[in-house]
Amino acid sequence: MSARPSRPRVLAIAGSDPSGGAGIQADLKSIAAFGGYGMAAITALTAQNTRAVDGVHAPPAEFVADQLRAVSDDIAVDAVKIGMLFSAPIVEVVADWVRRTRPAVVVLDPVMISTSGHRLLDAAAERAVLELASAAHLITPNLDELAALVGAPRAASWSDALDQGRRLSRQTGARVVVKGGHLAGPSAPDALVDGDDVYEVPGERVESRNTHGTGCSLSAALATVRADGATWEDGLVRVKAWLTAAIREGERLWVGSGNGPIDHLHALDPRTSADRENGSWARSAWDRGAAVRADILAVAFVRGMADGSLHRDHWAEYLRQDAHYLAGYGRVLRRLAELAPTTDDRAFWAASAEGADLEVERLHRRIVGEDVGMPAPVTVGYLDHLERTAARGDYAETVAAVLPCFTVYADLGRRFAPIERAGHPYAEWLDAYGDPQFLHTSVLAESVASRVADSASHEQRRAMERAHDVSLIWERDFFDEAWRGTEVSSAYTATDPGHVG
Ligand SMILES: Nc1ncnc2c1ncn2[C@@H]1O[C@H](COP(=O)(O)OP(=O)(O)O)[C@@H](O)[C@H]1O
Ligand SMILES: Cc1ncc(COP(=O)(O)OP(=O)(O)O)c(N)n1
Repeated sequence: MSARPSRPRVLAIAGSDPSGGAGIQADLKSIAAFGGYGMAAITALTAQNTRAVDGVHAPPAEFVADQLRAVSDDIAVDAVKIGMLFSAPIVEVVADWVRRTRPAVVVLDPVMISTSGHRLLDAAAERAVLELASAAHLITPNLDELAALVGAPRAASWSDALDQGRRLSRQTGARVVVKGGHLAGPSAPDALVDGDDVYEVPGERVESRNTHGTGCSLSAALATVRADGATWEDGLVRVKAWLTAAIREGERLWVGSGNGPIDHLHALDPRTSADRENGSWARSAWDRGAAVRADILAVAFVRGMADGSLHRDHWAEYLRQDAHYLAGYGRVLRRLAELAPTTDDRAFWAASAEGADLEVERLHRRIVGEDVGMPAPVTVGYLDHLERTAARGDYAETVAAVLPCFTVYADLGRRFAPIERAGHPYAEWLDAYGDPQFLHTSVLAESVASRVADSASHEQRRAMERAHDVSLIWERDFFDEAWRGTEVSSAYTATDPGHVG
């Protein structure tokens, strides 16, 4: 038997939603989606569906205490997610249990009012929830809950919401996820706030009514990934990507006529799992990333590069950011050369590092010059993920982290191959992506990753998956940043992008 359990044991303390979209039911599905073993102590029964909450029936607070005791007397709990608590006496027994058992991970979703307007927490219990918040490691209020907890009106802008998040974090000593789900506009960012520090994770708003239970699902998934070893930052990046895809896939469930649920298990398509059994590690990592890869192909920057409509300012900003990125990426590849256990692998990573340097010299510097400005937050975030992974010194995990940069670019190169080059403003770049030597190198990198995974422990394989999937998400955001993060100087004139200053 191994020295550690194969899955984090995660206890959800929350209310029941019989329609399966929110509450305990959403928590258990989210915990399972991230590979956890889910448990549930039920604080209240609701009668609700996708349209409304019709009623709430709560057990005596002592019976909630009995459920908690039954679990913790017998089972080691690696993480706790707390959701709907309904009344002050229930908040108190939960707070008392948390203080006595001190779970390593406590995530509090301070559920107060359902989207449909029904109270899920007595107004009198809000004060008790604020006290419980000080015993949590992470709090995940929506904008209304955040305002109630800091005693202010609902934030009118994202920056106001971040200020309230800082206040709540300082007040409780816990980290706070400020959620942009209730903001207006095309984006739905989230941010992890720790005292005065803010780590923002950008996100696009999915136009969908399938948002019932998003808050429950986010908090349960975060508790699970954290118990599984992710940092809060990486965990939020992973969970947010999953949640966005789950909202998008929710419509295909055809559940209810109101605000439908998300598809928690969208990544568990049985056909792809069967394929995974037979495939290599790199192949299954590629399959697992299907939703993020679809996002990459839809990013305006990538579409504009393919059809030539990309404004040169976006492209120049991309090159500047890529110059920063490749410098850091080269350092991580050199670190891999040091970590590699065989001469062949050492030579492979050293040559790849040289390739990254050459790419900067050959194409980037010639066009954008020496002054590449400041790295954008996405560039910093992506490199931070790679460098922190490399710093842990695990060869397998670091190989997995660098892989998406190879595979995503090679995939774009193959997709760009049929595009007519004559008169295309980005012809040289389409060729660079599709360089046969680079495509070959990408296949070699995949085979190194699969070989390393074959002899990795179960734990290492999980770490490889995490490292790979987080990098893939950063790949998408990197393209997106070049599009969103640039002010264009004039109307589109992509006739001669070879002379961008
Ligand atoms: N339409 C949407 N598109 C993308 N993400 C969303 C959308 N609505 C909510 N989210 C995300 O779902 C999570 C829950 O957010 P929110 O709706 O603000 O909380 P709650 O469900 O607690 O009211 C956050 O990560 C938020 O960014
Ligand atoms: C039993 C139960 N718990 C919590 C909620 C609220 O879910 P949440 O994800 O915060 O948001 P909405 O589903 O209200 O959008 C609930 N409805 N039921």
